[in-house]
Amino acid sequence: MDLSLNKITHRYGDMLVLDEISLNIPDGEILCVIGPSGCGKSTLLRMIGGLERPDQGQVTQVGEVPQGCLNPLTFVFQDFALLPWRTVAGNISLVLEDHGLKGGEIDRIITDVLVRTKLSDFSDALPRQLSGGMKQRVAIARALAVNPAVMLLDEPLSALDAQTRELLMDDLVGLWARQPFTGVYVTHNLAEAVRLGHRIAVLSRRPGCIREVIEIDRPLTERRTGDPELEALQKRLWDLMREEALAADQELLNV
Ligand SMILES: Nc1ncnc2c1ncn2[C@@H]1O[C@H](COP(=O)(O)OP(=O)(O)OP(=O)(O)O)[C@@H](O)[C@H]1O
Repeated sequence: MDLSLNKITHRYGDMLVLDEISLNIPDGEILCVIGPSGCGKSTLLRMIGGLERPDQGQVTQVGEVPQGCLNPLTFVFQDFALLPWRTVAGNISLVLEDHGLKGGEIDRIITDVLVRTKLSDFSDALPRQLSGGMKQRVAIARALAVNPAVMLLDEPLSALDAQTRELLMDDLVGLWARQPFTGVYVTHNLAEAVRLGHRIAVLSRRPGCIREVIEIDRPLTERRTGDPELEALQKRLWDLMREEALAADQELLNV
């Protein structure tokens, strides 16, 4: 399913947050969204996911959802959002129960997503027994369980240490390579953007508008951390953002 954003504009009170954001996200592509603090990245994601309505503009879903899709759009958040009293399988099961699925079908889906996220041995573990990286893999497994058309990821790796982030990036690429999904991935981390984005939308300081959309030709599976080409691109992104990022941080300090 493709997503099309047409002139998304939004205010909170008097504050213009998003200003005429237009983007196309083709089926099977990951779009990374970067921009200075407070420029409206998470707000944009919530609009795409239908959690909020823009004052002006539309988000349009074009095309069919995948077979067996229970939820066209699903979120993965930074803080994992797992129920602490439910096991790994129980957390995943919850979203399936919500859709009225029954025992056998639920078990089949849980087994499949646990294999895909390398969590099969942790089915009965409670969240408190898991590392941060594993918790986020559970949250990703839960998102995959509904077989979404689009995954909306809001800084999914930012609570994790550098090594775990590397591993999770590999996992996300592996998941995408096995079964390409459409994704919108909000991040502050430029290394994640150049590793995971087919395209990268660079937003301006608030009110967020599109400064540039950069396409990366190299297939996701052929990207490695430390690759000179990707590092050069990362530098280009930082040069584009640097002044506005510093100004936005200064503004937050002055609040
Ligand atoms: N529900 C809300 N009501 C009022 N203001 C809001 C609301 N949600 C966000 N904002 C404000 O809108 C602006 C954009 O917020 P948003 O979280 O979308 O930015 P962001 O780019 O994701 O920020 P960050 O990079 O710091 O995570 C901020 O000034 C924020 O304080």
